Formats: sequence, structure tokens, C-alpha cells
Amino acid sequence: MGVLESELERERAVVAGLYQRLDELRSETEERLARVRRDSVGSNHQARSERDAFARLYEDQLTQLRDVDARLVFGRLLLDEPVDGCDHRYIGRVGLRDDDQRSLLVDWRAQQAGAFYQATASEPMGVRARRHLTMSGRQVTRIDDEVFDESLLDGGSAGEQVQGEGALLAALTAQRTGRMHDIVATIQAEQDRIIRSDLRGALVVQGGPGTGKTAVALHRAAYLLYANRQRLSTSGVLVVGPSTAFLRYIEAVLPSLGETGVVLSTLGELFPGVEATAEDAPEAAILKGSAQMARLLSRAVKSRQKAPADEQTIVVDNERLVVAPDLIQRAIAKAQRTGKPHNVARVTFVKHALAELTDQLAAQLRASGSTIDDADLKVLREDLRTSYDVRVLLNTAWLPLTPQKLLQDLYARPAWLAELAPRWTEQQRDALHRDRTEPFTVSDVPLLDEAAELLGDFPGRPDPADRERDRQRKRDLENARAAIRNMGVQGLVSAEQLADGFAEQADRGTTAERAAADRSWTYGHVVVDEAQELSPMQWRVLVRRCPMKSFTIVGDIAQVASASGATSWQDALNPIFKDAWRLEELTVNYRTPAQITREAERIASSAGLPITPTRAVREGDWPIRRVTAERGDAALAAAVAGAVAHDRGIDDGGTLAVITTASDLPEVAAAVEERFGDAAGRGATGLSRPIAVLTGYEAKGLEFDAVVLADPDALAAESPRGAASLYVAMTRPTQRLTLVAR
Ligand SMILES: Nc1ncnc2c1ncn2[C@@H]1O[C@H](COP(=O)(O)OP(=O)(O)OP(=O)(O)O)[C@@H](O)[C@H]1O
Repeated sequence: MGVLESELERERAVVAGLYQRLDELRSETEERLARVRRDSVGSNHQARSERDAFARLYEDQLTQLRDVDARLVFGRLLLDEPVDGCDHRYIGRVGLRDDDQRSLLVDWRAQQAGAFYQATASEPMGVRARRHLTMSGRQVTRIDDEVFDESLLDGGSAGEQVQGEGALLAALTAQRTGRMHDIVATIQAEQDRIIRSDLRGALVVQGGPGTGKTAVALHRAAYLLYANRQRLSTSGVLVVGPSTAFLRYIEAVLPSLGETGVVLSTLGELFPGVEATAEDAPEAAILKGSAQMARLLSRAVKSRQKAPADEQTIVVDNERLVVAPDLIQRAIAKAQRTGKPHNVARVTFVKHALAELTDQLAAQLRASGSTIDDADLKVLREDLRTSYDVRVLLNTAWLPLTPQKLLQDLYARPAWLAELAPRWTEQQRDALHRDRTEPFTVSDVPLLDEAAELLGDFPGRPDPADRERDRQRKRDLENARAAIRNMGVQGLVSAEQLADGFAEQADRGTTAERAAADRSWTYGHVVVDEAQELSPMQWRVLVRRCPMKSFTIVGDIAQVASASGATSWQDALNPIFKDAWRLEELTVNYRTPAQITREAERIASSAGLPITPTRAVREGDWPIRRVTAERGDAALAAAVAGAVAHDRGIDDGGTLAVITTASDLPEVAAAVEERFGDAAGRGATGLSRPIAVLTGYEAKGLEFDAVVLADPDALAAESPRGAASLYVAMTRPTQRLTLVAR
């Protein structure tokens, strides 16, 4: 047996031992679960709730132990100095210990695992060699070594461009499934530094296409949850992506890393109760995204606090009362001075108006000979409060409002908009004009949120959550601590986890569920992907969700496709974060072969896009294929279908995207669907099929084994940001690109 085979055998034995430990833990947890379920707990509500919370916790632990089964272990470090008598350390998805609490497997996020990602020949970090283990099921199929200690080398080289080249290339050339996978086994040093960067402040990760920005952002979320468990498990992490299709693409990554306490949301879902998917026309989107909308909404709310122009006559208790506009104006001024949101300050307005009206009515009654004592004053005030006329008077001056109503009014009443924005052009005002019944768009969501902030809670619908939620959480935590002591399971579960179980029990949901449903929830950290697309108004919403401004912001300025997106990180971020943000760049392209990357970057540069050039890790096996459609109707669609068939002839096992302009999409999709039937689908539907037909915008952030691009010139000319769309489209393939010219 050669050295390598015997090493492989040795690793197989070690790994088998680790799986054995995993199985033991699983059966212990299963037993615990069976025991809690079996135990009679009497009829006491508290005891039942505790039992159910423990049961849920053990179920979660079991799911987690099952989720880490695939590629449980993927690395080994050979150490300079033995630790606890052991000169090596295994790295995996979770940490495992034996019964004596000795470490068997180190969680990839633990500090002791750092060298697995960071050590280099010039800075070996106390490591002599690093080994990548490639697994198939529970079996080690291959080992790749990088040796940092020259004395261990027999003639080989210690320097390598990328870490764990074999394992990395295997991962990069693997067929794509339409779902993003974790990269935990092959995270590269420049990525690892970003993943482990401090929780505080805003970190911007800029990088060209395929440099792993999305992957890094998700692994950073998992890392932060691990390293700041106490703080983040109760507040949660919010991950924001551009579309539902994108979220579906990435949703499996965090659970595979053992994390479930994360809320995934599109920008259209950030306002609870509204699920916007429709996009505005570019002009409206730019306007609605601009910061001036915040001022406009503030003026709109103020303009709904207005005294009547003339005296108003009302009748209360058969007494005619002439109310001067000044009286209402004084109450408005008092309420405005509180600085509180509209619906909350209205209470002050009503109180002052009623007080003055009561005095006026009392004076009038006295003048006509009645005697009014304090008790009578109270009755008068109550009569006024419940009088129909008074209600109309006060509501006309200061009506309680919902964000939805405010926005619908603003769009549906051009005259009011003209009053509020006298300097806008007619074209701008027209861009906002809309019928009340039309659904809200993605760009409306930040405006609804801004309005909610200015308006406060709608009366009669006070936020049920806030204070009661905090109190209940405190009670749950105390109970959980007591239960952990009683059960003697200190160290196995945390009070926070168990308290989450109580919360689910009482139908209050997990941290993630409660956070997603609550507009006033503040997260411990926010991850924003494709952040270059965000408008100033969208940034305002996100900062409201995390006032501590702890952010991971990933994107590529050259890929901005939305009309209201950013033109530089400075312009986008300085108004929000001042200069409290730091920039990291990623430069290695892991997705797209060099042959394709070069051409995409050449076209993008000549169109003047501010690209970040990338270094592709592999040259690729297929040069770009160019096809020209014949002349005549439907020729483009036919040529595209032909190009797809050609590509499927090379490999029909992977995923393929046809990317086209929105205007060509119906015809192209029809031709592809006719030829490939159920194997093809449009938009989000296509993403779960081998062939997806997408617009440039829909393809953002995704990747496919092969891409067929229909009429690249039309894609570039489609919108003012068309060049970026073409750049995005050309950088989606992991293997092959076909350009079909018209
Ligand atoms: N260290 C790594 N090991 C293995 N695969 C990696 C690594 N880094 C990135 N990848 C893979 O490269 C591909 C591109 O990554 P990702 O989608 O995160 O890039 P991106 O920078 O967000 O791209 P874009 O800007 O084009 O959306 C993915 O398939 C990802 O899994």
C-alpha cells in the first residue's frame, strides 16, 4: 500500500469515528426527546409548556445533527505544537466532543479553525500542513495536502495560488442544481477575512461577478450568529435580497450551516402586510426612491393637520356653538410641539381642542344664566367628546391615517400633490399619478414605511407587541433558566433557545417569525445583497430595522441595473452611515471561466462601466459560441431554441438559462417551451427546471452551467442601464456562453 493509500485509510478510520460520535449524539438526543415526551408532567400549565419547549428544542437539535451529516468533516490541520497531546485538529460543520469533553471536531467558525482558511506558506499560523478531505456520503474519497513546513516536503512546492486547489476546482466545476450550496470546505483567505470581520459598523464587500459576494455574505451571517450567539439569537439577522427567485436560490445555504434564526426578505416584503412584486416605470422608480420623498411625505402629513378657513357652527346639547379657526389652530400647534407622530400627537390635539370647547360652551351657558360647577364641566366635556358635530370638526382638522391611505391619496389626488410639490414638473407629478385600487409597487414599500414612521400607530390598533412582548420575554427567560436547572441540563441548551420554545408554544413564533411580522422589530445585524440596487429611501428602511447600523453590504457598482440604484458607494452610503463604513474588495472570480470573463469585461469597459476586474480561477473548456439568426419574423426565437438544443447536446444534465430582453421574452420563451416542453419555464418557474427563460434583471445574482443570450445588442440598448444588464447576463455561466445575434 502506498503512502497516499495508507493516509486515505487512516483518514477513513478517523472520519468513521467522527460519524460514530455524531450517531451517538443523535441517539442520546432521541432518547432525551422520548423521555420528555413520556414523562408525566401533571396538569400544571407551566410544566406542560416547559416539556413542550424541551421537546421542540431536542427536535431542532436532531434536525441540526441530521443537516450536518453530509460533509460533516472537510479539513485537518497538522499543528506545530501538540494541543492536549494531539498534533492535529479536524475541522467540520459543527463542533463535536467526546464524553470527557475532549474536542474531536472543531466548528469551522471557531477561532481554532481560523488557520484552516488563513494559513499560508509565508504565514503558517502554527500549522505545518493543511489537508482537504473530499467526501462522498460518509466516505472520504480524496485528500489534498498543502504543506507549509518545508521539512515535510519531498520535492513538492509549498506555494499555491488558491487554497485546497483540488477541492476548490472540484466544487467550481460541479454541475449547478439551481440552488446555492455552502462553500464552507473551500472558503479562501480573502473571503475568510471578510466572514470573520467584526460585527460592529457597516462592512461593504465590493467585487466583480462571481467573486463569492453572496456566498461570503451568507457565511458571514452564520459566523456572526455563532460568534455573537447571545446578542443575535434574540434580535435575529435580516438577509435582504433582490427577488423571491434569488431568495429561493440561496435559502438552503444557512440551514446547511446549522442556522435557522435568520429572516430572508425581498425589498418588496419589508413592510409587514404588503408583498409588493410589481416594479414602477423607471421615472417613477427614481422619483419614489429619492430622499426628497421623505420630505414630501412629512409635508403631506403636516398638511393633514389643518384648521378650517372659516368659523364652524356646531350644535351640542341643543346649544349652537360657533368655533373660531383659531381655537383649532391653537390645539394643532400644541400637538405639533410634542414632536410625536401624527396619530399619537392627535391625542394631544383632541385633548386641547375639547378643553377649549368645554370652556367656550360653559361660558356660553353661564352667560345665558346657568350655573356650571366642576361636575357639570365634566359632563359637558363628555357631551362634546361624543357629539357627532365635534367628531366631524376634529377629524376634518386632524384625521387618523394609515400609511396605505396617505400614499393612495397622494397618488390619486394630483391637485394635493401639486400643492405639496410646487416645484416638480408636470411630468414628475404624472409619473406618480395612480388609481387608488392599484397594488403597491416595490418602490412604494419604503414610502409606506416612512409614512408609518411619521404617522405612528393607528388608534384602536395599538402595537400589541412592544411592551407586553418584552415583559413576556423576560418571564420566559426566567422560566427557562429555572427549567434548565431543574432538568440538570446546564450547558446543553441555552435559556434563549428554550425561551424561544416557550414563545412558539404560546403561538408567539420563533425570533425569526416574530421579527418578520413586526415593523418595529430591530435586528442585531442586516445583510444586504445586490446592495448597489438600493435607492436612498430603501436605505432609510433598512437603517430603521437596525439602528445600531451593524451591516454587511455586498454588491457591485458596475452591475447596477435598477433605475434608482447607486452610482458609487460613497453617494449611496455617506448620507446614511457618514464615514462609518469600511470597504473590502474581492477579486477572484470563482464562477465564470476566464475566456468568458475577458470578453464580458472588455464589453463592459468599452461601455464605460466602472468594473472591478476579476481574476478567473480557471480558463474554461469552451470558447464563447456566436450564432447569427436568419432574417425574418421569429428567426431570433428559432435561433435561440437551436442554440439551446446545441448546448444540451454537449451536456443535458445541468442548468441552462436563456436571457433575453423583456420585449423578446414572450416569443423566445414560446419557442423554447415548444421545443423543450416541461424541461423549460419562464421566470421563477424556470428556476426549478433545467432550462429557464429570464430577463436580464431576473438573472441577477444567479448562475447556470450554460447561458444562451438572445440579441446581446438589444439587451444593452434596452434601458439606460442596459450595458450593466448585458454584463450581468454574460457573467452568469459556470461553463458555456452562446451569443445569438439578430
Ligand atoms: N471559496 C469558494 N469555494 C467554492 N466555491 C466558491 C467559493 N467562492 C465562491 N464560490 C462559488 O462561486 C460562485 C459565485 O459566487 P457568488 O454567487 O457568491 O458570487 P457573487 O460575487 O455574489 O456574484 P454576482 O455578483 O455575479 O452575483 C458560486 O457558485 C459560489 O458557490
